[in-house]
Amino acid sequence: MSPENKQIIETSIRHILTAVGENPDRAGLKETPARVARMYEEIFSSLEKKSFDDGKVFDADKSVDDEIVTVKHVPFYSMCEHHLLPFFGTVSVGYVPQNGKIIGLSKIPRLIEYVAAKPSVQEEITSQIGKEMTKILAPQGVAVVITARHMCVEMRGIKKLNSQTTTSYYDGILKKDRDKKAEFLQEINR
Ligand SMILES: Nc1nc2c(ncn2[C@@H]2O[C@H](COP(=O)(O)OP(=O)(O)OP(=O)(O)O)[C@@H](O)[C@H]2O)c(=O)[nH]1
Ligand SMILES: [Zn+2]
Repeated sequence: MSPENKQIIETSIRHILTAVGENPDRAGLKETPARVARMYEEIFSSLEKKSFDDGKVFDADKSVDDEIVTVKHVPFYSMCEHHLLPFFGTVSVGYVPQNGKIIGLSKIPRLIEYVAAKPSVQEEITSQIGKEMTKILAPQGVAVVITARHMCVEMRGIKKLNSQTTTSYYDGILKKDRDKKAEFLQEINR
Protein backbone atom coordinates (compact mmCIF):
# COMPACT_ATOMS: atom_id res chain seq x y z
CA MET A 1 0.00 0.00 0.00
CA SER A 2 1.35 3.43 -0.89
CA PRO A 3 2.23 5.91 1.89
CA GLU A 4 -0.47 8.21 0.46
CA ASN A 5 -3.18 5.56 0.85
CA LYS A 6 -2.00 4.72 4.37
CA GLN A 7 -2.29 8.41 5.22
CA ILE A 8 -5.85 8.47 3.83
CA ILE A 9 -6.78 5.55 6.11
CA GLU A 10 -5.19 7.24 9.13
CA THR A 11 -7.08 10.47 8.52
CA SER A 12 -10.33 8.56 7.96
CA ILE A 13 -9.95 6.59 11.19
CA ARG A 14 -9.35 9.84 13.07
CA HIS A 15 -12.59 11.17 11.57
CA ILE A 16 -14.49 8.01 12.52
CA LEU A 17 -13.19 8.13 16.09
CA THR A 18 -14.24 11.77 16.39
CA ALA A 19 -17.64 11.08 14.82
CA VAL A 20 -18.46 8.28 17.27
CA GLY A 21 -17.66 10.60 20.16
CA GLU A 22 -14.09 9.58 20.94
CA ASN A 23 -11.05 11.78 21.39
CA PRO A 24 -8.47 10.52 18.86
CA ASP A 25 -5.74 12.43 20.74
CA ARG A 26 -6.14 10.64 24.06
CA ALA A 27 -3.17 8.46 24.98
CA GLY A 28 -4.77 5.08 24.24
CA LEU A 29 -5.91 6.11 20.75
CA LYS A 30 -2.93 8.16 19.61
CA GLU A 31 -1.34 5.35 17.63
CA THR A 32 -4.60 3.70 16.58
CA PRO A 33 -5.07 5.31 13.13
CA ALA A 34 -1.56 4.24 12.04
CA ARG A 35 -2.13 0.78 13.53
CA VAL A 36 -5.42 0.37 11.66
CA ALA A 37 -3.74 1.45 8.42
CA ARG A 38 -1.07 -1.23 8.89
CA MET A 39 -3.75 -3.78 9.73
CA TYR A 40 -5.76 -3.03 6.57
CA GLU A 41 -2.61 -3.34 4.50
CA GLU A 42 -2.20 -6.84 5.95
CA ILE A 43 -5.76 -8.16 5.94
CA PHE A 44 -6.66 -6.70 2.51
CA SER A 45 -3.28 -7.54 0.99
CA SER A 46 -4.65 -9.50 -1.97
CA LEU A 47 -6.29 -6.34 -3.36
CA GLU A 48 -2.81 -5.27 -4.43
CA LYS A 49 -2.01 -8.60 -6.09
CA LYS A 50 -3.57 -9.14 -9.49
CA SER A 51 -3.56 -12.94 -9.25
CA PHE A 52 -2.45 -15.90 -7.16
CA ASP A 53 1.01 -16.85 -8.36
CA ASP A 54 2.14 -19.42 -5.79
CA GLY A 55 0.45 -22.64 -6.87
CA LYS A 56 3.41 -24.96 -7.37
CA VAL A 57 2.37 -28.02 -9.37
CA PHE A 58 4.25 -31.36 -9.53
CA ASP A 59 4.02 -34.15 -12.07
CA ALA A 60 3.34 -37.39 -10.22
CA ASP A 61 2.62 -40.93 -11.36
CA LYS A 62 -0.67 -41.12 -13.30
CA SER A 63 -2.07 -43.52 -10.68
CA VAL A 64 -2.75 -40.47 -8.46
CA ASP A 65 -5.68 -39.75 -10.78
CA ASP A 66 -7.57 -42.48 -8.88
CA GLU A 67 -7.29 -40.61 -5.58
CA ILE A 68 -9.17 -37.81 -3.86
CA VAL A 69 -6.71 -35.40 -2.26
CA THR A 70 -8.31 -33.61 0.70
CA VAL A 71 -6.86 -30.82 2.82
CA LYS A 72 -9.41 -30.23 5.52
CA HIS A 73 -10.33 -27.78 8.26
CA VAL A 74 -7.82 -25.10 7.27
CA PRO A 75 -8.54 -22.03 9.46
CA PHE A 76 -9.22 -18.76 7.66
CA TYR A 77 -10.19 -15.18 8.46
CA SER A 78 -11.87 -12.69 6.16
CA MET A 79 -13.82 -9.43 6.38
CA CYS A 80 -17.45 -9.24 5.29
CA GLU A 81 -17.94 -6.66 2.59
CA HIS A 82 -21.23 -5.45 4.08
CA HIS A 83 -20.04 -4.41 7.55
CA LEU A 84 -16.25 -4.79 7.45
CA LEU A 85 -16.51 -7.18 10.39
CA PRO A 86 -14.64 -10.48 10.48
CA PHE A 87 -16.01 -13.82 9.46
CA PHE A 88 -13.86 -16.84 10.14
CA GLY A 89 -13.90 -20.60 10.25
CA THR A 90 -12.44 -23.48 8.31
CA VAL A 91 -12.08 -24.44 4.68
CA SER A 92 -11.83 -27.99 3.33
CA VAL A 93 -10.62 -28.49 -0.21
CA GLY A 94 -10.67 -31.74 -2.16
CA TYR A 95 -9.62 -32.52 -5.71
CA VAL A 96 -9.20 -35.47 -8.02
CA PRO A 97 -5.97 -35.02 -10.02
CA GLN A 98 -5.77 -35.25 -13.78
CA ASN A 99 -2.72 -36.43 -15.79
CA GLY A 100 -0.77 -36.90 -12.53
CA LYS A 101 -0.77 -33.19 -11.72
CA ILE A 102 -0.71 -32.48 -7.98
CA ILE A 103 -0.31 -29.22 -6.06
CA GLY A 104 2.18 -28.57 -3.24
CA LEU A 105 0.17 -29.16 -0.07
CA SER A 106 1.11 -25.83 1.57
CA LYS A 107 -0.18 -24.05 -1.52
CA ILE A 108 -3.80 -24.82 -0.67
CA PRO A 109 -3.71 -22.85 2.63
CA ARG A 110 -1.77 -20.13 0.76
CA LEU A 111 -4.51 -19.98 -1.87
CA ILE A 112 -7.15 -19.78 0.90
CA GLU A 113 -5.28 -16.89 2.55
CA TYR A 114 -4.97 -15.11 -0.79
CA VAL A 115 -8.67 -15.40 -1.61
CA ALA A 116 -9.74 -14.37 1.91
CA ALA A 117 -7.53 -11.25 2.15
CA LYS A 118 -10.06 -8.75 0.83
CA PRO A 119 -13.60 -7.60 1.65
CA SER A 120 -15.84 -10.48 0.55
CA VAL A 121 -18.81 -12.73 1.15
CA GLN A 122 -18.51 -16.38 2.11
CA GLU A 123 -20.25 -17.69 -1.02
CA GLU A 124 -17.79 -15.87 -3.27
CA ILE A 125 -14.62 -17.00 -1.54
CA THR A 126 -15.96 -20.58 -1.66
CA SER A 127 -16.34 -20.59 -5.45
CA GLN A 128 -13.19 -18.48 -5.98
CA ILE A 129 -11.07 -21.10 -4.21
CA GLY A 130 -12.65 -23.81 -6.38
CA LYS A 131 -12.12 -21.89 -9.59
CA GLU A 132 -8.50 -21.06 -8.72
CA MET A 133 -7.86 -24.76 -8.07
CA THR A 134 -9.26 -25.53 -11.53
CA LYS A 135 -7.09 -22.82 -13.09
CA ILE A 136 -3.93 -24.10 -11.41
CA LEU A 137 -4.44 -27.87 -11.79
CA ALA A 138 -7.17 -28.57 -14.33
CA PRO A 139 -8.23 -31.45 -12.03
CA GLN A 140 -10.93 -34.01 -12.82
CA GLY A 141 -12.95 -32.47 -10.03
CA VAL A 142 -12.80 -30.06 -7.12
CA ALA A 143 -14.79 -29.53 -3.92
CA VAL A 144 -14.65 -26.67 -1.42
CA VAL A 145 -16.63 -26.55 1.84
CA ILE A 146 -16.45 -23.55 4.18
CA THR A 147 -18.00 -23.34 7.63
CA ALA A 148 -17.80 -19.90 9.23
CA ARG A 149 -19.04 -17.61 11.98
CA HIS A 150 -19.91 -14.04 11.00
CA MET A 151 -19.35 -11.33 13.58
CA CYS A 152 -21.92 -9.13 11.82
CA VAL A 153 -24.53 -11.78 12.64
CA GLU A 154 -23.28 -12.45 16.18
CA MET A 155 -22.19 -9.20 17.82
CA ARG A 156 -24.70 -6.79 16.26
CA GLY A 157 -28.01 -6.79 14.37
CA ILE A 158 -29.76 -10.12 14.85
CA LYS A 159 -27.14 -11.21 17.48
CA LYS A 160 -27.28 -14.94 16.86
CA LEU A 161 -24.32 -16.09 18.90
CA ASN A 162 -22.38 -19.12 17.62
CA SER A 163 -24.50 -19.59 14.50
CA GLN A 164 -22.59 -21.12 11.63
CA THR A 165 -22.89 -20.82 7.88
CA THR A 166 -21.78 -23.56 5.51
CA THR A 167 -21.17 -23.03 1.80
CA SER A 168 -19.97 -25.55 -0.76
CA TYR A 169 -18.74 -25.59 -4.33
CA TYR A 170 -18.42 -28.72 -6.46
CA ASP A 171 -17.14 -29.09 -9.99
CA GLY A 172 -16.32 -31.90 -12.41
CA ILE A 173 -16.28 -35.46 -11.15
CA LEU A 174 -16.85 -34.32 -7.54
CA LYS A 175 -20.10 -32.75 -8.70
CA LYS A 176 -21.26 -35.52 -11.01
CA ASP A 177 -20.10 -38.71 -9.27
CA ARG A 178 -22.21 -39.25 -6.13
CA ASP A 179 -19.83 -41.84 -4.67
CA LYS A 180 -16.79 -39.58 -5.04
CA LYS A 181 -18.68 -36.65 -3.53
CA ALA A 182 -19.86 -38.86 -0.64
CA GLU A 183 -16.27 -40.05 -0.08
CA PHE A 184 -15.07 -36.42 0.14
CA LEU A 185 -17.87 -35.46 2.54
CA GLN A 186 -17.24 -38.53 4.69
CA GLU A 187 -13.56 -37.59 4.89
CA ILE A 188 -14.18 -33.99 5.97
CA ASN A 189 -16.89 -34.97 8.47
CA ARG A 190 -14.85 -37.78 10.03
N1 LIG B 1 -25.01 -14.10 1.84
C1 LIG B 1 -24.17 -13.51 2.70
N2 LIG B 1 -24.63 -12.52 3.47
C2 LIG B 1 -23.77 -11.95 4.32
C3 LIG B 1 -22.44 -12.33 4.45
N3 LIG B 1 -21.87 -11.56 5.40
C4 LIG B 1 -22.84 -10.73 5.84
N4 LIG B 1 -24.00 -10.96 5.19
C5 LIG B 1 -25.35 -10.35 5.30
O1 LIG B 1 -25.45 -9.18 4.54
C6 LIG B 1 -26.72 -8.60 4.85
C7 LIG B 1 -26.69 -7.10 4.72
O2 LIG B 1 -28.01 -6.68 4.91
P1 LIG B 1 -28.48 -5.16 5.04
O3 LIG B 1 -29.96 -5.17 5.31
O4 LIG B 1 -27.99 -4.42 3.84
O5 LIG B 1 -27.64 -4.62 6.27
P2 LIG B 1 -28.06 -4.52 7.83
O6 LIG B 1 -29.17 -3.55 7.99
O7 LIG B 1 -26.81 -4.24 8.63
O8 LIG B 1 -28.60 -6.01 8.08
P3 LIG B 1 -28.70 -6.86 9.42
O9 LIG B 1 -27.40 -7.60 9.58
O10 LIG B 1 -29.85 -7.81 9.18
O11 LIG B 1 -28.93 -5.92 10.57
C8 LIG B 1 -27.07 -9.14 6.23
O12 LIG B 1 -28.17 -10.02 6.09
C9 LIG B 1 -25.80 -9.93 6.65
O13 LIG B 1 -26.12 -11.01 7.49
C10 LIG B 1 -21.97 -13.38 3.62
O14 LIG B 1 -20.80 -13.79 3.64
N5 LIG B 1 -22.88 -13.93 2.75
ZN1 LIG C 1 -21.44 -8.41 7.59
